[in-house]
Amino acid sequence: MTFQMDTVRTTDNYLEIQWKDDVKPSRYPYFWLRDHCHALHSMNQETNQRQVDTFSLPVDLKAVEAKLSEDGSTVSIRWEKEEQKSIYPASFLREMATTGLAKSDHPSSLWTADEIAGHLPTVSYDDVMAGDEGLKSWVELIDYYGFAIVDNTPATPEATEALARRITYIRETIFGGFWDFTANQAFADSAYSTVEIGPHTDGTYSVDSPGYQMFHCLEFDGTGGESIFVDGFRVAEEIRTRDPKAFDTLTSVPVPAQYLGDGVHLRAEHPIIGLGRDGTLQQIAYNNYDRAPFRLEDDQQDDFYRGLRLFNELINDRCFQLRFGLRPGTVVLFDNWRVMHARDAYQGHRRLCGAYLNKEDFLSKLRVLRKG
Ligand SMILES: C[N+](C)(C)CCCC[C@H](N)C(=O)O
Ligand SMILES: O=C(O)CCC(=O)C(=O)O
Repeated sequence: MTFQMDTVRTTDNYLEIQWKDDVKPSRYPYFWLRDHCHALHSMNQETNQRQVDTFSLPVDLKAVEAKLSEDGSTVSIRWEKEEQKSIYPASFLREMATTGLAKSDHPSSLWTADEIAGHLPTVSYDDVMAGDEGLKSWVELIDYYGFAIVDNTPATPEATEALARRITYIRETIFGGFWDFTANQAFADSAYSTVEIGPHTDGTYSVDSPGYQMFHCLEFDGTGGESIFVDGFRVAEEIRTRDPKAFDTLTSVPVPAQYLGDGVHLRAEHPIIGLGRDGTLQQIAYNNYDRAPFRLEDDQQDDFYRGLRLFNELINDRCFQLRFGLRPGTVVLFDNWRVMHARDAYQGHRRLCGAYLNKEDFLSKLRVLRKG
């Protein structure tokens, strides 16, 4: 969408722009403007990096003239005490018309098992691999629902890894990069066994928990082992509504987690329900197995266990548990900052491969694909 500027004018302290579609004018302080100049002398056009020296600019600098280009696409500014003019694209000025950091632009559909079971967000392997249109469909579904399935994926680690790399590079962790595992006790973690694992997110012991996780079951010859996925944001909103006190506890207590074994001692703290700067849900970080010992004052300790019990009760309530068996050919990629995963105990042989992706890299790809 292009926004047309109607008039521009300089006042004592700011540039004022009247947009054709807006009733009130936008105002830009002069120092901020000069600091964000898009002209060659102030911004590196290849790297999009600032190259004006912010700290040598006169604090009280003033504009003496503002001019709109013929086609209305840019504004040029002439400054007091400076030869060079500054240039600003209309799109940039429109984007910066309001103060405050951009609201998280993540419309999403929170779900209970019944609400999602009948229509799991699904794309085909061939579409994702064929081009950006299929890839964009996949990442948009994950951003909206917190997970998406890729069906008809060749049941090989190679095809699975290629799928992950369609989005971005793979996140290395103590488990390696792309992993392919069975119940072989390869690491000091229950994933490498056949036991039941309750709903959790991975990497609570990591300062930057893996943003996304991919699973592809390559071989299964046994019983049990059904997978479970829970929309942690839906559970969080349930708690926010049902029990504000518990919500306050779960969003404010930094819970330490640790990975002790395999020659490492990883440790990090996260509130179980993490909020962004604008109070929106940002990250669920929950793994009761990896929660490290910590003490709170007695009354706070009681509140914490009370909140934890409510959280645990809801994530284990079948109404929030989407259950299905991972089978060869069906890949699931889910948001590990939102969707918890779990596994029933199983008997027999089960081979799973997959990978972690960083939150920032997935969102970067989403932005790039949206720009087209
Ligand atoms: C790497 N692979 C996904 C196979 C296993 C990772 C184990 C993750 C651990 N249970 C946690 O909650 O962080
Ligand atoms: O085996 C599974 O289905 C998942 C194991 C698990 O929870 C994990 O790898 O984090």
